[in-house]
Amino acid sequence: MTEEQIREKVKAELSPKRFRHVEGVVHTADRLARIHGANPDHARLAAWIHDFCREWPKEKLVQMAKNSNIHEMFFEVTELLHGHIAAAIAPQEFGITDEDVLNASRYHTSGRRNMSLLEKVVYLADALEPGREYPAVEELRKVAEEDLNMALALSFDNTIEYLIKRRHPIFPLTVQARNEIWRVVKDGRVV
Ligand SMILES: Nc1ncnc2c1ncn2[C@@H]1O[C@H](COP(=O)(O)OP(=O)(O)O)[C@@H](O)[C@H]1O
Repeated sequence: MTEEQIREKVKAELSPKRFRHVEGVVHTADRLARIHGANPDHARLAAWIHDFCREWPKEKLVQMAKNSNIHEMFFEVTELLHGHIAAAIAPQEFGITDEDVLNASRYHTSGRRNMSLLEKVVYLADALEPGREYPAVEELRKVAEEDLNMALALSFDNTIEYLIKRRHPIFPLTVQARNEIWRVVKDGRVV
């Protein structure tokens, strides 16, 4: 499928507001990929598909997850399932089979340890696209242009603080990802 065909298919699946968000993520993912040396074509593809299933009913996502070999840990927080289901159906729906692209969709909401460059780009693009509005977002946008790992560490902290304030569960992969990336940032290591 061409990128334009994927765009039209995604557009048909989402509310106008959510589709504008996706367009923002595509734009930001493309830009961050170019700055940091990731593949911009792959970044845009992952960004196009990441929220394809975002408006599906929870019951449908859970049912599909049960049929798709998705680890039951991801059922703990059902808001995390849509990226995994999008990745599971992407080969058939869009002809996308690149594992890195599919993982960027799978982990775009939670993050995980040892994220690839592409996964980091798409995670941050989702958090920082022009339609996002929260107190730290302007500062995070600036940091993301210069230091992807620092932006990721700050973004995990921001999400975790947000979830704690709302008495919401924190997905364990996010805590693991947060602990690891701060170690990387403090050691000055490049991963
Ligand atoms: N790491 C996490 N652990 C648990 N819940 C989370 C986590 N990240 C996000 N959520 C929940 O998922 C919801 C959707 O998050 P959001 O970042 O808007 O995802 P997306 O861009 O994939 O739609 C949030 O409102 C929050 O309730």
